[in-house]
Amino acid sequence: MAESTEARKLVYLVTGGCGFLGEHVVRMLLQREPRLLELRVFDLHLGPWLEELKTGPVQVTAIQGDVTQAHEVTAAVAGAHVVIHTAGLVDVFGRASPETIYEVNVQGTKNVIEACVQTGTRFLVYTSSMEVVGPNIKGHPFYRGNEDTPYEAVHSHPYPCSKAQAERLVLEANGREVHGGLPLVTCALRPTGIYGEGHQIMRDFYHQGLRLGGRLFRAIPASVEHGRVYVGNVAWMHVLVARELEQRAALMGGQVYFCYDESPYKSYEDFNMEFLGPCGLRLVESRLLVPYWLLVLLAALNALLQWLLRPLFLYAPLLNPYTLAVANTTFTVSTDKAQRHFGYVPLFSWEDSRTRTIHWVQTMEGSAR
Ligand SMILES: NC(=O)c1ccc[n+]([C@@H]2O[C@H](COP(=O)([O-])OP(=O)(O)OC[C@H]3O[C@@H](n4cnc5c(N)ncnc54)[C@H](O)[C@@H]3O)[C@@H](O)[C@H]2O)c1
Ligand SMILES: C[C@@H](CO)CCC[C@@H](C)[C@H]1CC[C@H]2[C@@H]3[C@H](O)C=C4C[C@@H](O)CC[C@]4(C)[C@H]3CC[C@]12C
Repeated sequence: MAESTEARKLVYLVTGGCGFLGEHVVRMLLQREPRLLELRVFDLHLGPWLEELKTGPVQVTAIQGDVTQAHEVTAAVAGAHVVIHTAGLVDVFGRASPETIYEVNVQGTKNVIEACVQTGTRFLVYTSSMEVVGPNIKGHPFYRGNEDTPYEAVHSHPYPCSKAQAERLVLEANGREVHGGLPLVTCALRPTGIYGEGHQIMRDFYHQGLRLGGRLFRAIPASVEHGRVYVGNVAWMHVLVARELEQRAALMGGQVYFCYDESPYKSYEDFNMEFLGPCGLRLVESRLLVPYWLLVLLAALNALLQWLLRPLFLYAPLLNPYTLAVANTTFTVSTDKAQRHFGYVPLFSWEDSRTRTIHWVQTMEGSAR
């Protein structure tokens, strides 16, 4: 006991620590990083669940703050050994303006980098996204590619553009001298579509299915593969990267890693049915009812309605030209770079990930069970 207290000396900061991924990172750090002395959780909106974490051996400091405010970020970063920057505005539905998305994702990341440089924090882990690579606006498939697979990464939507810009800033900052004279070590993790306990879009699909009498209608051909990764494994990768970055700075600094695990390669909808099926929903084959051209038309109509209704209220359905294109373009990864560079092996098997997610859906408010 005395030994483990003595070993506790590190201060970590998790930005966006109350988000879907951020909460899992926070909990994983508390469970799996024995050297942790203090964990700072920085978010625009603090979750009430943080209170229950404050009774353990690690000092959990909740900081309500905004990454777009440089002084708030600097104050939170000062004295931290490692920053895990997961905060971001995840919006592909047109809820926020492009300016706001840039402000949070790009300027917010700049603020985090500058805070590290000014205060002498040496290790920065950035939560990037598969979207910095693709699918691109040309709809080219990325079939089980890795970090070195050539791909034309061209985007027009503000979300992937902002994530790509922020990732570039983080990688370029690797090696910059921080206060005290030592070099900053950075790297970026690129999750594919994350799923698991707390996933808002899974929640939306589930409730939509309940409203439609327990049915969801297939819109995407089963042959289109969409990469998915369990949130617990993404969190575990963050913890491992943060832990190994100091020892393996020369190898890992400035690198990008796709997040992967044993989740099967399936279409977005078939994958969701792995969890929603056991919770009582079924996927109706509707190719004859809704041909693809009609979906394209509906998506365009949704975009038009969003624009027309904006002065009155926010109309932001799941289906729009961008989400349809992402869901309808194969994008899957197959790589072992994280294992080679920092010994990553998924913590949760596919069976565990599936069981945990099903259990979460079943206990959701308004669930069929
Ligand atoms: N969900 C996915 O499938 C997915 C996939 C790849 C990458 N990512 C990335 O992972 C990260 C986390 O995503 P998530 O799905 O958990 O989203 P989320 O919206 O659940 O979490 C983001 C968190 O950031 C916080 N935040 C937003 N703006 C902020 C600001 N100005 N200042 C401080 N905090 C702010 C939010 O309050 C929220 O708690 C993001 O950077 C996202 O781009 C997500
Ligand atoms: C056409 C609809 C019929 O059912 C299905 C629409 C599904 C879309 C809403 C989602 C399909 C793919 C998702 C994205 C993907 O998983 C990866 C992402 C990267 C991440 O950084 C942010 C979230 C997202 C863009 C994710 C958003 C929702 C989808 C577009």
